[in-house]
Amino acid sequence: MDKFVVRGGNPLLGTIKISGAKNSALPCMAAAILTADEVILENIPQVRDIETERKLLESMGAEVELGYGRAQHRTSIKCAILSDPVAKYEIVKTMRASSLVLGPLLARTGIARVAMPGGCAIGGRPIDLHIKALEQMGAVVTYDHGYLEAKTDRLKGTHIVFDKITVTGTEDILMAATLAEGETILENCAREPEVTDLAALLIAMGAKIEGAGTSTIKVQGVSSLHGARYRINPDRIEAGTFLIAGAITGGDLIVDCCDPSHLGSIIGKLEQAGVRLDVGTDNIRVRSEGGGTLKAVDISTEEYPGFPTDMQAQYMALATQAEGMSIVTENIFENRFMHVNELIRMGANITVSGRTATVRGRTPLQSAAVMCSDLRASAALVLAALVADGESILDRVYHMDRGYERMEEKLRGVGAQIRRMGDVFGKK
Ligand SMILES: CC(=O)N[C@H]1[C@@H](OP(=O)(O)OP(=O)(O)OC[C@H]2O[C@@H](n3ccc(=O)[nH]c3=O)[C@H](O)[C@@H]2O)O[C@H](CO)[C@@H](O)[C@@H]1O
Ligand SMILES: C=C(OP(=O)(O)O)C(=O)O
Repeated sequence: MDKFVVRGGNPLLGTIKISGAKNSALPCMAAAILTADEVILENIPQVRDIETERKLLESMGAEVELGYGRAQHRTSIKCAILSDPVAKYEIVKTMRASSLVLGPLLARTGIARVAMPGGCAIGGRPIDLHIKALEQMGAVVTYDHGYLEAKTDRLKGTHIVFDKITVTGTEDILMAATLAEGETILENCAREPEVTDLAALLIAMGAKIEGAGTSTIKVQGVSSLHGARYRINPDRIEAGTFLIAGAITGGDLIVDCCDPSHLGSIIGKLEQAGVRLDVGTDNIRVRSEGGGTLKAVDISTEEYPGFPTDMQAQYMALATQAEGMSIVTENIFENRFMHVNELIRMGANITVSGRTATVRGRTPLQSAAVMCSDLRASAALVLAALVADGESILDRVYHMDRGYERMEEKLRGVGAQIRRMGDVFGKK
């Protein structure tokens, strides 16, 4: 199992480029199920979840080509024949976003068999709201040995109000509605930029959608969709993670090829914390003197445009280096504090009560052997290790590889001492 070896103490200096958003790329790849034509996606990040999604689509009969060389971030998907419309448990258990194939499979083939996702390290990951919406659209859903099977002659447009805001739920039903008969009105939708990204691809494929990015989306169903070429937006969570890397190390870093308009809540909190940010059109320069100059700021995770749960762990690493008490409240997932005990092992002063963590800073961090428990917890541990005294060893970095493209190479490029154990090119 790969490990990261990180020696703390270097300020990050230079320019770091942001990859395409994993959480846009995954639903966009699933959207290719909706047509027999070729869908070409550009700016696809090279991360493990994309490879998993490729396997998932191929297991159903799709032809998927991941580019290489100069075209390494381009993917072509052709779902001319979907011989086996099943999302198998072996794949779903490694990637919850696999449930995104449910809506498109059902809309295109009239049948979908998808393993129930179960929970994961950050909490329960139910898909009851996806199922309820599909039933409202006329699907018949049954359960069989850990799988749900949905069938329909053709989905029917209807009026759906999500009981709770769900990102992949909104995306799944949006895709289903594109091929439904008549109009579907979706209310209480997620407004995340990834939903807007998906809608833009669907529109390029011939879908009739209004209101993506707002809480009400209207879809006029069409009888078929066609192929398209589409460029995925930059990853706002990767960008936010590197902004914190610049801030925590007392660096001077340009986070390039990002979309600052998607980063409002993160920019706001970092500025309150005393970090200097120069916001350009597609880049942000982050400057800080590091620990000692950072101020404690409370954060509370919310749906977009609020502070993202996917940045909570990384922000907590920063809070350990801020003067004063920061209250971190996690409102989206019930168990997303797995990084806390590892940060405490590195010297952080953090107490957790229910959904709230209290971070008392500033504490010097010590290097340690630590364990990554999920994707963003891993990122938080890298950030902590970048300012710890000595060499930290991060185990189970396969969690990181799910969603960060060449994290260690990008950080090394701006002066961090980080290598993957066993990576001969990275050894110093
Ligand atoms: C691939 C992808 O895009 N993943 C993102 C997506 O996950 P994901 O789409 O799975 O998260 P949701 O927005 O669906 O979950 C939000 C909340 O709703 C609950 N819920 C969700 C669906 C449902 O049917 N029933 C239900 O109760 C969840 O348990 C959670 O408490 O949004 C999350 C919240 O921004 C992010 O952390 C993930 O990175
Ligand atoms: C939680 C995440 O992803 P997923 O929903 O795929 O688990 C994430 O990207 O932080």
